[in-house]
Amino acid sequence: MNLSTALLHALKDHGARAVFGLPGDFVLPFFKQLEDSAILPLYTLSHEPGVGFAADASARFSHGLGVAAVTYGAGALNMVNAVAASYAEKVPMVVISGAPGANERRNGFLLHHQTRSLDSQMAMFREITCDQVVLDDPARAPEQIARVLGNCLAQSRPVYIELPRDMVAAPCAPVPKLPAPSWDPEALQACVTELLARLATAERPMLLAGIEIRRFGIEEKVAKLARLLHLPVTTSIMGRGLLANAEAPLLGTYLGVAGDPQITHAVEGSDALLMLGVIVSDTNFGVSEKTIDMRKAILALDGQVEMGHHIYPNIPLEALVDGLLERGHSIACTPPPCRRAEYPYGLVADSAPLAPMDIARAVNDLMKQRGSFPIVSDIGDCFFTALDIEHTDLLAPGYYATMGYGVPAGLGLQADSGQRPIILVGDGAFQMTGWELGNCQRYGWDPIVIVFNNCSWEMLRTFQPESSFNNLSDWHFADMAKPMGGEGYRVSTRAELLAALDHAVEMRGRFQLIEAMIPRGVLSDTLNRFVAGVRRLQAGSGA
Ligand SMILES: Cc1ncc(Cc2c([C@H](C)O)sc(CCOP(=O)(O)OP(=O)(O)O)c2C)c(N)n1
Ligand SMILES: [Mg+2]
Repeated sequence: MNLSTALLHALKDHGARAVFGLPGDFVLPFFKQLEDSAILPLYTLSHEPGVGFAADASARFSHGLGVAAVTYGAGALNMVNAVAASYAEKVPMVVISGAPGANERRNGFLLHHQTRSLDSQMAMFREITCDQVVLDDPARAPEQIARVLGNCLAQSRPVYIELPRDMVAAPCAPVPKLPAPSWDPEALQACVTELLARLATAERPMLLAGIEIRRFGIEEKVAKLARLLHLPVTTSIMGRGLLANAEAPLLGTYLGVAGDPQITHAVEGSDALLMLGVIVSDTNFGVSEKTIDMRKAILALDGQVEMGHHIYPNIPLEALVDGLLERGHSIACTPPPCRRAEYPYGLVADSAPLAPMDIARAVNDLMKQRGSFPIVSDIGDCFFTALDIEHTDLLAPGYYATMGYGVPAGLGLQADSGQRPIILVGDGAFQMTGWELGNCQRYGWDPIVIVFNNCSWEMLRTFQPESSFNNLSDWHFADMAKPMGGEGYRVSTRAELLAALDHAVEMRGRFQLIEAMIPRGVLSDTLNRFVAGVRRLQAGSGA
């Protein structure tokens, strides 16, 4: 066994199912080991941001490890934004960067791809990863790799592995798998006692589910806990799609002023809001009608539990949920009167021009007829439209909110899981990474892509309507599908959209690109409510 194969076996043992990458001379020897060993499948894409987004999506969807392998300098630094997004949204991604060998570091030349110093890249990745290592000593590599991969999973954050090219074939022992971090059972019991007491004395307890319950693979346990405690459940915006396949008393997604008023009032009026794995961010809470009283809330996030003025450190989320399941039967909370959110159905096949809500209706109708598809959304009005799609798996950078995510993430999902996604993406975001669709033909991927083409950076126009730089030209994306190995449809009416979707679903083996022409200024209902709510809150606060 050598250092590369020891690393690849360890990645597989820790839950990786594929490597996404783009090679360069500093990492070519490692790519050769990857290809020759076939321990993990390798998928290459055309630009490193796409490599990072694909690795991120594979980790999110299968709640395993995502792996991105790139060259030093130009490659790795090209991927910084994608890794930063994974860090912000708690995605366990492993970045493997090739690097100069020991002799090159000593020869006195400035090396190609080098920026300020040969250690600058490590310094930059230290800011967006939870652990880092340079594998320059095969004797220490097994315990270093075990530590870094263990931290990646335990903290559900990206890690950085720098692999000098003269080390890839060095003999190396296998990598051990470290035990999961331990915790103090007494502290856990004290935390569970106080938490259950708060729920038992509350009149309006509520459970808000966040993304950590997907990252740590405990959706079923959380659904069981909600049933056991008779707690109504909502998800945060980032947690949209959680519990989609679990049996839970799910009311819908909490969207503050932009969402269902019943859900908003139930969450904001709760006197014991149990937030499991919820990132307290502006996108999750920035549009709250009423500020949530965090002294009455219970927040379990990042391996600790806060309630009132108490903090219980080192309480892993799964340990907390297990503890509550063990003792939770004593609570019989009576859920507030709340109905499940409704979703739009029944698109009429007429010649009316298209609006984003028509796309939500069409996809909901499709899923009613043919079963659910995983939805991958970029950032733009397509993301707000995704919130009106029936509760299904949804991958989107709802908090970090980077554009360019949709298409490569959809490819990463299909590569990792084999499932065919529906990808929602605006024209602006498609201009960034939509071209990765050209890689589908090599791997047989066949996502259904719906481009919301309003020839505009429309979200920005809602905040600053007077700026003409938000006007984009019409790129005719559908015409480019065939030369790239796919099928393109340009649709402007509801009837055309339905016909294109019906045809696209039948076509397998090639990507299907539906270019939905949407008049400028026509927004989804949710984005309209979001913008109106933000304006109302700003007017109220005098911002
Ligand atoms: C990588 C990147 N660059 C810039 C932005 C800022 C930004 C938005 C957010 C506010 O940060 S929304 C938006 C316009 C999106 O245009 P398009 O994809 O066509 O979607 P739509 O027309 O539905 O808006 C931009 C440029 C971003 N989120 N991510
Ligand atoms: Mg647009």
